[in-house]
Amino acid sequence: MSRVLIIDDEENLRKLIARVISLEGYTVQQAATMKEGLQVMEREPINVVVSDVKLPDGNGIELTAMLKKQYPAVEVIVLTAYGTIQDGVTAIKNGAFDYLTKGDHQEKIIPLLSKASEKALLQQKVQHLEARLQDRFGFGHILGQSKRIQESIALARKVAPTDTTILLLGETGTGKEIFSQAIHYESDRKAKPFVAVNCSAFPKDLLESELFGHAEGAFTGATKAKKGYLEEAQEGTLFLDEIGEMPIDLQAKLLRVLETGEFYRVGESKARRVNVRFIAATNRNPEKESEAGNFRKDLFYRLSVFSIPLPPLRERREDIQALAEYFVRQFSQKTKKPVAAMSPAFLQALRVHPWKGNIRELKNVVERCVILNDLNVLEADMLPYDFNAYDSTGLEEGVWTLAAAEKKHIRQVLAFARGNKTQAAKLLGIGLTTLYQKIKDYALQADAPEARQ
Ligand SMILES: Nc1ncnc2c1ncn2[C@@H]1O[C@H](COP(=O)(O)OP(=O)(O)OP(=O)(O)O)[C@@H](O)[C@H]1O
Repeated sequence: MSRVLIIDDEENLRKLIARVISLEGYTVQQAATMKEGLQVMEREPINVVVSDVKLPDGNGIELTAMLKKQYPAVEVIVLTAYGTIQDGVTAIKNGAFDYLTKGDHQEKIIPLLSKASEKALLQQKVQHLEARLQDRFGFGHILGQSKRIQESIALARKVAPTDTTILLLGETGTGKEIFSQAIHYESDRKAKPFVAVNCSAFPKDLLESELFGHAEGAFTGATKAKKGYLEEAQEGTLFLDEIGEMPIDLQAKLLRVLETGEFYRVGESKARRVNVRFIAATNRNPEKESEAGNFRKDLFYRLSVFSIPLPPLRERREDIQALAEYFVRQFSQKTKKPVAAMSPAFLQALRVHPWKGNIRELKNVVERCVILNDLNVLEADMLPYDFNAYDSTGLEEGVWTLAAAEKKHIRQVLAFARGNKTQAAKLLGIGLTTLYQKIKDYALQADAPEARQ
């Protein structure tokens, strides 16, 4: 049941209305002036306001405009004096749900209030859902404190509320799709559709009809006319992922939509119009692709009016730990396991990994470890083979070489033999002179100060 606020300085009338309304089960608040009314609004979750037009410190018509601006989900009913219909009409223009003339309000107020509160509650629900969508898909859930990602987020936030076409540039798994969603959910188009199309997912001919739609009988199998993704995204946002994979003749048609909003469904000769905001993404270098003739230059220039680079994970290693912690929590919840800690060796291995698949790869690796983990700590040996194949002491160059593995092995054997080189050489199956040579070559003396004769 909704909460109602009555604002009227005529105490008897206000109390009477309050009684009638509360008998119907509504929770009622009262105020004698506009100021008092606004104070109640700040304090209480009101759904419907019933206000007199004439108030000691203002009037209900102006109040309506103020309330609708500040609390768009709240509905307002104004009470007008007999013979002042114009006031009611102006109030409706200002956003009031309806007006009631004093005198005949007794029998009309309850049905009107019931309709207004139904609308207000529905609007409140929509607002709540929109806020949840924004929480789920907005910039808030794009993690990263590094300068690089913060710069990308700042650029995206700035351009989000505009209608500008955006080009997101980044390797696979760097977050191009979640950025495009966040841009949509922080724009005025958030209540309209967000449609994502992966251009590499369709063969050439199919991509055109999927994107632009087709007429009935346009090709074999087109038994019914069909809207394309472009029309599905009407008034919303269309995210074109892997734009670099789009066939060149289709790129020309896309450019036309970008510039004029006009397009043709396959098999139709009548142009149609759409109002769509475009976000494109590619993991290729569009400049190079257009030089090579795989990407139309005019489309490239049109798209790159506002491009946002998304950094690869290996260029923002300082974010790895926080991202990993976030994914551990996420997958622990999903698999109903207690949230595991990450051992220092595990974290170190994550920090030095090349992350060719970027955040998607990190997410998958963490998911796998959380599933495999039976203890409360994630250990380095749970990581896939390529993580443990090299020394994870922070070296990046040359970690894949056989020499790196040999160095690591010798160091471990020396440590096992507590620095006794004769014993270590025996364990390694090599001569003492060879071991000395290798210790020298790999500068192990300095690395392993514990090593002694
Ligand atoms: N900064 C981030 N914070 C949290 N999660 C992220 C972040 N960036 C990416 N992710 C997650 O990583 C995964 C990959 O992101 P996304 O699909 O947006 O990447 P992409 O660049 O579009 O990849 P592709 O080019 O392969 O389509 C998703 O599950 C996404 O939720």
